[in-house]
Amino acid sequence: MMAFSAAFSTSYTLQSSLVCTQNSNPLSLNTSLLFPPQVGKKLVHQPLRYKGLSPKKRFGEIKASIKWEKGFKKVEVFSKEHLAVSLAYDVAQLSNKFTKERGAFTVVLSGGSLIKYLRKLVEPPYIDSIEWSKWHVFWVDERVVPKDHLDSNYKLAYDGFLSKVPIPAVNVYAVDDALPADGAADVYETNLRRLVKSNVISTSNSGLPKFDLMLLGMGPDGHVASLFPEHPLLKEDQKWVTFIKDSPKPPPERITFTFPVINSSSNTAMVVTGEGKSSAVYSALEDGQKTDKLPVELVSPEGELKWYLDIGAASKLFKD
Ligand SMILES: O=C(O)[C@H](O)[C@@H](O)[C@H](O)[C@H](O)COP(=O)(O)O
Repeated sequence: MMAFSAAFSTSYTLQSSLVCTQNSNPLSLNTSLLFPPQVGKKLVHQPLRYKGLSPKKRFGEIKASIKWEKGFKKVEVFSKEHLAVSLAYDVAQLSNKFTKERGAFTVVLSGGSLIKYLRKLVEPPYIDSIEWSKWHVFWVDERVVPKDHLDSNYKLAYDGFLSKVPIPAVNVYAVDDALPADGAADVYETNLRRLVKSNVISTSNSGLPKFDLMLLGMGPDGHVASLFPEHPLLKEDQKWVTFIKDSPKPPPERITFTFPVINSSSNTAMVVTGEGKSSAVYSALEDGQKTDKLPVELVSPEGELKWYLDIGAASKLFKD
């Protein structure tokens, strides 16, 4: 079934080719030799599951805009290296826009593999050009463990990203690890309310926190944040931040943003890699139904949503 049509470009996009030429990473250079930049050239207009575009052909980058009932869903498919390059470029653009417009840039991090895809941000040109002092960093979910525990999303982000960029420590809003799950969730929500009031975080029309950028990962079961398939928390619409004590993915105790907050964001990046997630990606993009069997289908932000996929995660979107 072809549920929607898409405009493809098998060439580099303008943004990636610009970043690649600035980048001294040897892998980027090799790949750009294999796939020379043909900036902005649209080669074909075909449905997403287009026979000629098998992931086995190892395109450097395949870009697709998928037509969706309510407009366009942006999906880009990359090699893992180019995913990091493109994500860094987009994050830097947004940082620039929001720091200029509102003097602050509010960014929400997830746990999992997302952090390693931020790795290009800690290198030139971004390390020196981003206004790090304007960043405010939050977590969409956190495990109820000490901050120095291997399971801590704070530790993951600190070791892989935050320790390498000059974001002021007061702008890094870690979950309180001295409190039990319910208390930590309440305190985090109270802090969000304070920051909304003081306008550090923008407000949506319905009075919810409107983060400038929400960086989400997705599990193979389609979970996002700590919102798992068929869990009652998927329907939570009063609290901004809540807790779970029976997470099917260990550790069992976590705190998490709720969908109303996730969906109020100005910009959302779904960063999803690995073939193990291809079925969930396929269902989320193909049928457009919203069920609590696949929480990612409930990600439906007021602002922009863009999917960053690697070839494995996108593999079911292609016809062999
Ligand atoms: O705390 C968590 O467990 C994460 O925030 C979680 O929601 C994560 O983003 C996904 O499980 C994807 O993780 P991977 O990218 O590592 O598969």
